[in-house]
Amino acid sequence: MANFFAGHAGGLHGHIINNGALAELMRHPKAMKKLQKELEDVVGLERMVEESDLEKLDYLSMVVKETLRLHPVAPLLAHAATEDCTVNGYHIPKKSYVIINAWAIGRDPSAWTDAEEFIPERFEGSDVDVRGNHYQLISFGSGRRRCPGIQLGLTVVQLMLAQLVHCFDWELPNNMLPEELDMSEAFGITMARVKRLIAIPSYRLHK
Ligand code: HEM
Repeated sequence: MANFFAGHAGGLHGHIINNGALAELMRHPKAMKKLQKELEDVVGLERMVEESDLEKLDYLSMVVKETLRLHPVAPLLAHAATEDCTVNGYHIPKKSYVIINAWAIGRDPSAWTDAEEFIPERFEGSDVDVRGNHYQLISFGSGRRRCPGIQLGLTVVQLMLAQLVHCFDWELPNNMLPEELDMSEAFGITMARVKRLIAIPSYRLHK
């Protein structure tokens, strides 16, 4: 638990952006270009993206959702049953510890087409959000113990990712090909990349 809250305090946004979104975008150059194009259309290249731009950046929001689906910050959610209940025919006595595998739910092939693939477009025209209303995507948990920092968390992640992708082009080192990027993660209370992402930025704004 200490890890979980330490992650919340500091490293969480960095984890989602560096380990998840930026790495996925570098592995999927078409998605990277599409996001840069959206940012160019909405913001231009003469200024940096600001928080007030976020509501117009639909593809950015899809990229963040898809990242949270594949790379949840908290893969396992730990809860306790406050009363006897039955889930899918299983009797769960009061006071049982219940561990919910959000990582597996995000990759469940019965809930997601091409579940292992990074496809932000899957959220186009879909009402599935990350706020705990849709049980196939519980990046912030659900119910009364869901994350109270959802709005702040989403805003920070979207703004930081938008600025990184808008201000810079990103390259892999040593002529590494996108498909060679190792996305292995170490499973735990929080998820971390097995191999650190090394990415080389070059500035692309006019100012
Ligand atoms: C994108 C960023 C974030 C993600 C993905 C995230 C995710 C989560 C998850 C999965 C839980 C567990 C929910 C459950 O057990 O059902 C949680 C709990 C919590 N989060 Fe976050 N969080 C984020 C940002 C934040 C921020 C910015 C704050 C505070 C400013 C925050 C404060 C908390 C607190 C206090 C809890 C415990 C809630 C409780 O047990 O009742 N989180 N978060």
